[in-house]
Amino acid sequence: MTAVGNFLEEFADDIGGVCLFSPSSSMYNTFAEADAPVVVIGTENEVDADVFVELPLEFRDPTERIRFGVEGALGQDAIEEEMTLLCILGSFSDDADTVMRVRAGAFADSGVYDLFMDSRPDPSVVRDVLEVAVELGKKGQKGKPVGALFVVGDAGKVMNKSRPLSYNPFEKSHVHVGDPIVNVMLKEFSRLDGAFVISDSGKIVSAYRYLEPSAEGVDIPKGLGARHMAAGAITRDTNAIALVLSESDGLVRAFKSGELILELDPEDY
Ligand SMILES: Nc1ncnc2c1ncn2[C@@H]1O[C@H](COP(=O)(O)OP(=O)(O)OP(=O)(O)O)[C@@H](O)[C@H]1O
Ligand SMILES: [Mn+2]
Repeated sequence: MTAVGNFLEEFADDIGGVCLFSPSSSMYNTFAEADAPVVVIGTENEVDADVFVELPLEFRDPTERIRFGVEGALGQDAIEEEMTLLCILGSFSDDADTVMRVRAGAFADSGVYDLFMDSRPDPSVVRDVLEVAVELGKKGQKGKPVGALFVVGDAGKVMNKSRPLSYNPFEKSHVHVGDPIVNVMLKEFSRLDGAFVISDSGKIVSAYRYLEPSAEGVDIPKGLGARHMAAGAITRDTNAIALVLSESDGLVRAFKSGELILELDPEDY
């Protein structure tokens, strides 16, 4: 099978670095002596690798895992943007079964890594809220496009900088994002105005909040309206992050420290 051998040789010809996703120790040892940088990426550093990027969660989608891991590795200066990387991972099981070639620079500065790892709320809470926003964006509400605003983390301060538009259906309840019933509730209540407020640990604190942060110094792209402005501003005024589903263009955006750091189309997610 020289054709296969030749193909693989060419495939790996210009590789500048290797990313091993949750490798076995024998896999890691095989690469440890390589003359290119080797980065181990996973939820835990089980092989005691020198260069390790932590994933906040085990992304099931291999492309998401790679995007996140490579961006984290760039952030640690373990690799460089010009490098072509060989990524080895298990897509169908824990065993390595997938090899991908990616250009590191393709993942620079998307903001996803920072959004999860260096934010106040728990990474799994951010993921769960992002999933709700993406699902709402895909399906809409009874087929119609719907908008929604989720403010996650630093809930006490967020409550102080907002007021109720209606009675709070989550008053005295102890429900968390990620509970299946809660996703249904969030989707249902997103038909009405205002923002959801969610705590660092994922407790739904309130629905229907009208945010009144100071908008001073907030610089969000022109053309976005009041919902996006309020989202950006609350993340400058508090340590919360905000996730917005736009009713008008269908995109999901994340804001942190008053800035837009992530923009994705639910249809591609
Ligand atoms: N300060 C605020 N706090 C909470 N919700 C707000 C605030 N401002 C606007 N909204 C919500 O956003 C909705 C849409 O407002 P607007 O069209 O101005 O925002 P937008 O940024 O253009 O969002 P979209 O892209 O979804 O239209 C309002 O009906 C309201 O529910
Ligand atoms: Mn609008």
